[in-house]
Amino acid sequence: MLEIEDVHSHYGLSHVIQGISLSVRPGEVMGVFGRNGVGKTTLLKTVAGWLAPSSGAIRLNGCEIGGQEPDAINRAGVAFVPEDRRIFPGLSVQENLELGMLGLRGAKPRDPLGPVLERFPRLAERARQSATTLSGGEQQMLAMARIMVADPDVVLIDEPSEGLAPMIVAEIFAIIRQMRDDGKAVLLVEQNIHEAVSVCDRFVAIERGRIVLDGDPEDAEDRNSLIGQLSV
Ligand SMILES: Nc1ncnc2c1ncn2[C@@H]1O[C@H](COP(=O)(O)OP(=O)(O)OP(=O)(O)O)[C@@H](O)[C@H]1O
Repeated sequence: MLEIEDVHSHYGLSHVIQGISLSVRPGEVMGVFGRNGVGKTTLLKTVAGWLAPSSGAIRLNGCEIGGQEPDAINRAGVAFVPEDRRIFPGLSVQENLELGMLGLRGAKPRDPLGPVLERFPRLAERARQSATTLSGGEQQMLAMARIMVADPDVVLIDEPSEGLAPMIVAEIFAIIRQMRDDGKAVLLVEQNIHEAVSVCDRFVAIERGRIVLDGDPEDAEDRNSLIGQLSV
């Protein structure tokens, strides 16, 4: 369970996250929506430890993780798939997946990549191929598969559908559903709200660093408020 309580974050003097509180339970996808520049990525970076919160609490299963180094947060069980995917050029698909082992907690399993390669046959077929020769959709898949190697409790995903064709977007959202069904707590930032809302169990809309709507995707009124919020 991830709990974010009254978190504030700054870039220098710029007060970007202005008191956000939300929680994500295991087996739940929480969507974070909002127009460009409202602080969605900054919120994920703050949880992942790429940016220290100026105040507030971030707890994972009751333990405070706010302000820790990214590696420590990753090893505690919080994985981040950033918008630019961070695929390492010059490394093969398999070598990129092996980097996911850095997030392992406890003893290394005998075959850490086995379950992931089984779940992502398209990556298994291309294991020896240089990762930068993959299509955009396959690279997004690789970025998501890589964090699954360490079996995290919480997954933070930033704009996974960006720049991808509709068919591959459907596959990417299917992977997110699978993560949810595996019991992960998923915090998903997306611009593509019409697609993303269908994968979310709950959502929030952010405006200037604050939550302005906390909604249920099944509720037509909440969905309409979200669309209204984003078109203002
Ligand atoms: N490294 C940085 N240094 C200073 N300001 C930054 C930095 N990164 C982002 N910002 C600013 O912080 C604000 C929030 O940016 P953020 O990337 O979190 O927005 P976002 O909601 O994710 O938008 P987008 O959908 O465009 O990515 C913006 O005004 C942005 O210009």
